[in-house]
Amino acid sequence: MKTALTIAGSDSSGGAGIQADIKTMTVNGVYAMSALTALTAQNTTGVKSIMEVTPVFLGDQLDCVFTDIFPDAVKIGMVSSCELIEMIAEKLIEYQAKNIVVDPVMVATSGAKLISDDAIETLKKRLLPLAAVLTPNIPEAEELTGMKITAAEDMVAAAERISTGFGCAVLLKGGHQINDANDLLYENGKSRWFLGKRIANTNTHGTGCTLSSAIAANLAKGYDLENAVGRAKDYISGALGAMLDLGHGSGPMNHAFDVCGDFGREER
Ligand SMILES: Nc1ncnc2c1ncn2[C@@H]1O[C@H](COP(=O)(O)OP(=O)(O)OP(=O)(O)O)[C@@H](O)[C@H]1O
Ligand SMILES: Cc1ncc(COP(=O)(O)O)c(N)n1
Repeated sequence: MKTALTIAGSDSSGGAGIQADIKTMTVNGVYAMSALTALTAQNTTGVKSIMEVTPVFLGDQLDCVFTDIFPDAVKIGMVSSCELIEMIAEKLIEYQAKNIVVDPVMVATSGAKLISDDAIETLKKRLLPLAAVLTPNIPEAEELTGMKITAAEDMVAAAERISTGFGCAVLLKGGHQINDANDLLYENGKSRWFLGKRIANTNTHGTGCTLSSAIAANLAKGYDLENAVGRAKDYISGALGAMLDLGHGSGPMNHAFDVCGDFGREER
């Protein structure tokens, strides 16, 4: 069985972070492992508090995983401090990790800041250059480029700038657009759109975590990046379209929407 590792924070309400990642990887047919960067006390309405793990403890988790069950892909989500980012970069290089998907999580859907300002700089310097693909949303791409993104042409220009600047492919997510949910993949100087109809569902807690984990699962299974993204886009659209409605705020998606479908079955 193929394996994937998520390096991310825990979401007590189960909609985002490690919990979303493990559900996604499992449903997409890979064995999921986790290294926690932080515990968050949060629900669908907001983040109450955050407790970071120590860099040494994060390093221990990564040693335990990499020396025993080597992951076929690695997804990185919420990492809030410079020290934790440094530790992750060090270990990914030491173990020559492959198929690294970086979701540069900065602000939760509920508005809570999930990374410190100085950590954004460390993320750019140490982690982004290790990524096979980076999956920013529009505000994150604006932060990474200093550009304002208001139209499809801006998305292409921003993705090109990020890809050239950090030497990785970029999937610029369009969930924050007004009319549609079109994502742009920029890889080796070429762009390709993955078109999505906007689903009238305000329960979007964890969409970014889910999409990046599905991409990691597909890369672990051996799909090339375009196919990994295409399958992940179908998966997120299905999970969102299942219209689960839990909690008092922006609720989670239904990861089990496809239990009778084919996202993971053929590889199990
Ligand atoms: N209402 C929607 N209808 C259809 N697809 C959507 C919708 N909202 C988001 N998506 C899709 O979900 C994926 C995640 O995109 P989004 O831009 O929301 O990321 P994000 O902001 O990082 O997510 P998060 O909510 O976890 O912060 C993308 O494929 C995007 O197109
Ligand atoms: C632990 C953790 N990781 C990531 C997110 C971002 O997800 P979202 O933007 O959907 O709230 C989150 N809220 N919590």
